[in-house]
Amino acid sequence: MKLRGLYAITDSQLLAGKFLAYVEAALEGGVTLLQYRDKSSDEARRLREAEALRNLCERYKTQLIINDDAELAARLGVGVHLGQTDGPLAPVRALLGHKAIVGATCHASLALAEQAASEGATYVAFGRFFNSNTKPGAPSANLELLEQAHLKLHIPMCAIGGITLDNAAPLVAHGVDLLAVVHGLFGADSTTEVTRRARAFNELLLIK
Ligand SMILES: Cc1ncc(COP(=O)(O)OP(=O)(O)O)c(N)n1
Ligand SMILES: Cc1nc(C(=O)O)sc1CCOP(=O)(O)O
Ligand SMILES: [Mg+2]
Repeated sequence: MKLRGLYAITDSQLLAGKFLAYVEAALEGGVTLLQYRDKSSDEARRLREAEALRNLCERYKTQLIINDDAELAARLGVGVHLGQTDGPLAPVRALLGHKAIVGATCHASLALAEQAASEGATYVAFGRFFNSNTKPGAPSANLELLEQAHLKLHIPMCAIGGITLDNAAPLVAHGVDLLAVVHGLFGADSTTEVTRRARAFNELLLIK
């Protein structure tokens, strides 16, 4: 089955004190992929939180993806997301096996996306499409790129960077399968609002 839907990404600062409650609220509204993104070097906390997320994801039949850390992903038996400076993709594909989800950041480059696909990426991520609170300095991408990529690629396309319910529709209209969101989902002021937003993103993607 083709990967399509809301791709929720955690943020340790934004979710401080409400981490599992907000993640569960998102899962309740429907999440296709959940990425654990923690840029700290606190290995023990990372393992603890990732295990807690894996348990939650099992309950909601959501796929867990670990950002950056293929060894942690292998230890937990889940997927991984790699950026351009996170090491080569092919050995990670070999480590995790052919069924694992391995995503690749491709910024605004179709060439990087074609290379990632040839090395075994499950999906490619383009961005950032809008101003991002989480990663303001990320290189920017545009809708024209999506049009070209949609014609050339045979794996799901993910869009990231400043995505909200108000600006996501053109991305979907240009062939995006996965909407990757931090603030536009978890920047809500209640769990009820997180669930509502998750449901609304799924409606945009025509997913029930
Ligand atoms: C779905 C998705 N797309 C892009 C990124 C960014 O990855 P990267 O460039 O490695 O930057 P960091 O997230 O590691 O700071 C992502 N994490 N997820
Ligand atoms: C982690 C990340 N990577 C990006 C890229 O363009 O590669 S943008 C980004 C942050 C996404 O968070 P928000 O939805 O809050 O903008
Ligand atoms: Mg990375």
